Amino acid sequence: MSKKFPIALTVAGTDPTGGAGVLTDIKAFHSREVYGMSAVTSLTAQNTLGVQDVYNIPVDFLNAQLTSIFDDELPDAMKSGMIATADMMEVIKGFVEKYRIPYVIDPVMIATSGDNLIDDKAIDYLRDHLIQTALCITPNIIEAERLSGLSIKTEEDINRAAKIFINDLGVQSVIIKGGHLKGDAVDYLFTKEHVQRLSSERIDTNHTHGTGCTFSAVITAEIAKGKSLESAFKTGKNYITNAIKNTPGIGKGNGPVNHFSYKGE
Ligand SMILES: Nc1ncnc2c1ncn2[C@@H]1O[C@H](COP(=O)(O)OP(=O)(O)O)[C@@H](O)[C@H]1O
Ligand SMILES: Cc1ncc(COP(=O)(O)OP(=O)(O)O)c(N)n1
Repeated sequence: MSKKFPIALTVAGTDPTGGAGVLTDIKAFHSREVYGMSAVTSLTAQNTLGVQDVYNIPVDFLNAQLTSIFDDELPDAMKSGMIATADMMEVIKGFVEKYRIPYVIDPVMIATSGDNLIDDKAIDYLRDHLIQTALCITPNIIEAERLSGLSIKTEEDINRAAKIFINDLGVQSVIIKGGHLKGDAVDYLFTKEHVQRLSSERIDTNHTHGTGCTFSAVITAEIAKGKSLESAFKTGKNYITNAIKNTPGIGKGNGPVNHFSYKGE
């Protein structure tokens, strides 16, 4: 039987309260009418107040999960989020290269609460070996600073960081997210050929847990449908703006976003 929906895969950690990681990715895929699959890298004990504990899945078992998926059905696109170690990244890189699957990397490093989610060796591997395999990477300001080695405060700094990503690190395209800067929430897509700038009003809320995961999951879902990166970026931006605006108001801290109400493009 031929499949009736596009398929997107997320390779990421879990958040038992459903705000970040695999669970929010699957909600976003579903909301975009894309069939979701997942391979789990780490189990975290976290909530809207912070990360209480992390258990990394043994690398052989990550390999086993990905083998189960790829032996059975080829996803149309995949994304990754939290990948705690360089060993896990090496396994993921092997699958991306073998199956030549469109791949979006959300280079997750630190949770909103300030807790580290991946180790220093993993950050080096990400910068030197993994980001080159992706169609697009989606760093926030802190991640872009860490990977590019620049301090980023202004639009000019963002342009300089993008040049490092594309010219020096060999990345195909990068979306630098401005959620952590002041003023409007402005995100920038850079490819070798052009820059696309999308801006929205900053929403005054602390309910932004899992925004980066959700944004990159929507982009991955749109890529799985065969949409262009530029179009996927627009949908991701519209979706996350609506999702933050209509927060479900869950938890005592930095709450998650809303997956119910966005039906646009
Ligand atoms: N307060 C906010 N108001 C509007 N958009 C926001 C806000 N915070 C984040 N965003 C948007 O959410 C997405 C994720 O951005 P960001 O918070 O920078 O990433 P991360 O969750 O990885 O730290 C981006 O599109 C960003 O512009
Ligand atoms: C398991 C897991 N993955 C990723 C994150 C970080 O999520 P992100 O959307 O990048 O940002 P915040 O939730 O920190 O705003 C996480 N906390 N847990």
